[in-house]
Amino acid sequence: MPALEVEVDRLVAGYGPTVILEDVSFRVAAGERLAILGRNGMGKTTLLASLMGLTRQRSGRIRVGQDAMESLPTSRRALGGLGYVPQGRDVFRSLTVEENLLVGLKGRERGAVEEAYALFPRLRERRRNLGHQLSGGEQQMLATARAILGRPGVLLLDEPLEGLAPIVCEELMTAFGALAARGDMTILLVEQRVESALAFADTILVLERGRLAWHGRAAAFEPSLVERYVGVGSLH
Ligand SMILES: Nc1ncnc2c1ncn2[C@@H]1O[C@H](COP(=O)(O)OP(=O)(O)OP(=O)(O)O)[C@@H](O)[C@H]1O
Repeated sequence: MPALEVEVDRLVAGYGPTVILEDVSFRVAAGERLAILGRNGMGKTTLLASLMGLTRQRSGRIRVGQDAMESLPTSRRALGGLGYVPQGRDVFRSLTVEENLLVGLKGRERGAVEEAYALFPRLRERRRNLGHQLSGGEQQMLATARAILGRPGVLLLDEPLEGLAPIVCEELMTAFGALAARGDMTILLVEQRVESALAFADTILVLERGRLAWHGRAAAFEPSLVERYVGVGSLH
């Protein structure tokens, strides 16, 4: 699948009776790298979950490529090109690395797992290990690799660096950069590590209390904006 454009128009969504996202609108071009920033609890995870159909949507539209997604169930959104790596690295703990990857193939031939090993050579070394035997960084690699084997046109990454050592973060960001450089995926990255997010992204979107507070080129996201929207000291 080629990289797909994403358009969100006046999205209102939340959980049960609670509205979290209010009137959020933005567009991400096909192949663009967007980082979604904001302090804790501002709605970043809720936004990615809403794109996947995992929240209660009240109103608004979500278009991915040519397809209107807002009334489709999660499984259809995945088939329509959305790949999701949720916060907390959802790997199958009692399956091996290779078995986890096979689950991600969605009907592609078995040899396609080589794509995952090319991107994350560490996973090849660990192919016979069980999910629960992996480090946090390796679990993140596995969760990401499993998602990309389904060849999504849009990849949603929710705080992939959370809790990882700096050297592992660097390794992951390098792999995400290589993925983006292939040009066959639009990437939406939620990340608290602002420096990594800014180095990766073409554009930045900031959420504040469920509303879009800033959206523009990463190069224009000055330190004063980082302080204002993400917190003093986030760049260190
Ligand atoms: N399942 C849920 N049911 C009810 N409220 C929820 C649920 N998940 C999150 N919330 C609330 O929605 C708001 C936004 O949370 P969300 O996780 O989207 O923020 P976030 O910006 O991703 O923050 P973080 O960086 O802490 O993950 C918070 O007030 C949170 O308490």
